[in-house]
Amino acid sequence: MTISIGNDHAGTDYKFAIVKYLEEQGYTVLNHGTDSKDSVDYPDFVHPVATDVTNQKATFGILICGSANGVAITANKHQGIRAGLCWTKEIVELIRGHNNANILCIPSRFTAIEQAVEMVETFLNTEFEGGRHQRRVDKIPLSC
Ligand SMILES: O=C(CO)[C@H](O)[C@H](O)[C@H](O)COP(=O)(O)O
Repeated sequence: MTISIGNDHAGTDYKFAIVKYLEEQGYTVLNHGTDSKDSVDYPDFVHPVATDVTNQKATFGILICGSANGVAITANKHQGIRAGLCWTKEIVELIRGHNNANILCIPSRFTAIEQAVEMVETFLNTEFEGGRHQRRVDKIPLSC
């Protein structure tokens, strides 16, 4: 399974810890950067990840910035993307189980790095529940 990952300067350390975990678990990782801590603009690192997921080049995406709001707002502009902002394992279980999220957004300035890796593990190991939730997810697309 391929995972696409991107981050701004606030998420670089977290990205490297997550990539290390993913590669240890045998995932193929598409790292779109940034790999430095120099100030950058998060949309530049979100669009490639969202495009990978939309084009099925990656099964899931992971995005990290300071609050995760910027990356989530940007990713959800892409058709077919369901990006969830999570700061606890329980919320991660819900965005996968209820919302069939395909991108996990992590707030680096509001979570511990170990917690971030645990959220990634939960994200990748929680199945979508379907049923009533599928009916709701099907109503999300706004044709405009
Ligand atoms: O988009 C954001 C705010 O919701 C992210 O948290 C960014 O990482 C943050 O805005 C970056 O702030 P900085 O002062 O330029 O480091």
